[in-house]
Amino acid sequence: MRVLRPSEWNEWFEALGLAFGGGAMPAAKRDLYREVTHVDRSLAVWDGTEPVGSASSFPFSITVPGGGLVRAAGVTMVGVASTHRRRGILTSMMRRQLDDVRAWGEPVAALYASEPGIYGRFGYDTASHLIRAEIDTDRVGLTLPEGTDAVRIRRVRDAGAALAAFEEVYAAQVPARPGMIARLPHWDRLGAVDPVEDRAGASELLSVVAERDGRVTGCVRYRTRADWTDSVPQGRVEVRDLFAHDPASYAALLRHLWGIDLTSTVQMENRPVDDPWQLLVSDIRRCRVRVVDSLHVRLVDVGAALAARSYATPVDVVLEVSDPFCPWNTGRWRLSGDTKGAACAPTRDAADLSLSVRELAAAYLGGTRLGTLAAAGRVRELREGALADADAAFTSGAAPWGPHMF
Ligand SMILES: CC(=O)SCCNC(=O)CCNC(=O)[C@H](O)C(C)(C)COP(=O)(O)OP(=O)(O)OC[C@H]1O[C@@H](n2cnc3c(N)ncnc32)[C@H](O)[C@@H]1OP(=O)(O)O
Repeated sequence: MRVLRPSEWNEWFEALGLAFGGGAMPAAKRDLYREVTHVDRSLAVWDGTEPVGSASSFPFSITVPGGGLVRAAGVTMVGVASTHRRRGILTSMMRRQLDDVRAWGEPVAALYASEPGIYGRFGYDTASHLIRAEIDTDRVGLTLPEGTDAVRIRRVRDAGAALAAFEEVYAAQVPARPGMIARLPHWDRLGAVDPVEDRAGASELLSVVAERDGRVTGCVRYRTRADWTDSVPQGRVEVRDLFAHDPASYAALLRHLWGIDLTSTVQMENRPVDDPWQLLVSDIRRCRVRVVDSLHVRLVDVGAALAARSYATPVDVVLEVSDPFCPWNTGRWRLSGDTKGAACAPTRDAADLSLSVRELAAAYLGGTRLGTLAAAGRVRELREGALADADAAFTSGAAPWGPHMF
């Protein structure tokens, strides 16, 4: 195992594609992946001249509760050749990667898992969830808030103008929810890349903005997919991204999606669990909402990670943390914080709560409550009242969400 060399990227990426069981990636997308790859943060495992293992990470910054950013390694491109599995190659890459991330001073690692069962053994846990929905728009109505009619809806045809409008809205949303990722160069284009091979018969990706008083106040990117089974028009609107600055702009975009002729379904693939449309619909059951794990987080440096976020209520607790895979985190940590910020340092004081680094990861962005983890037997209260205090402090106003896939 060693750090990848730029000249090896092609065969490394091809082996990764095979590990994922996929066919060739469209050239436009592949070129962008090459541009965003940090070769110096990429690991390659070789058997002779054959690449058999890969792992990489992006130097992201992720929003934490309170609206600040924490430096986080966005772990990605993990694969082991089918001929070389279950021999410890992934384990050796995770060992090296977490040691590197620690040396780079990034307190957190985060990833989207192909399968949620893989990464717990390395100290990751689910830190945010997403919802998917298949909304029967023939039957499900919307109640629109005041001001919706004042919002203008406009399709932006020019790709450059659409991207600029979208990115302006996106950037303003980054502090709004834990789990959001500040854009790195090229990632804007990766979100909008739209090769014909990926459409599977659907339309191109359409960009529509909401505007009020000449200012862009929201945007949505979606495709439409026609369906004329039995001559009945029952097409589908496939929503990729939807952001808005205010309720009226948000509702105006929803009304647009609901009202597209010859369609009867709006499909949402990745929305926050507290997405407000759920409170505007006439029949939530016909929206077929499903909850799925989303961002998995690992606290690489417990002290720095916990100090990087703020806390909803004042908290002063000693955490007894176990971390077999990254033993430098094992021990007692005093966490003191409130809405303005926090400090977290090793201590010899008696512990108030006992938990592993995985429970801290699950609670880190406010997506899972410490009280729920305690009810599952995963957090132990050692001082009466400490659990209630920490449970309240770790919550987040808005649910964490990861619309920026990587
Ligand atoms: C962030 C991302 O990129 S997610 C993408 C992950 N990649 C993929 O899903 C591509 C397809 N799969 C693969 O390439 C490989 O099977 C990998 C990367 C998941 C695992 O690689 P391996 O080298 O076989 O893993 P390794 O031998 O180190 O296994 C370590 C442990 O994880 C377990 N494990 C491995 N894969 C899985 C899995 N998919 N689900 C559950 N457990 C798993 C092993 O059984 C082993 O357990 P043990 O320690 O109790 O014996």
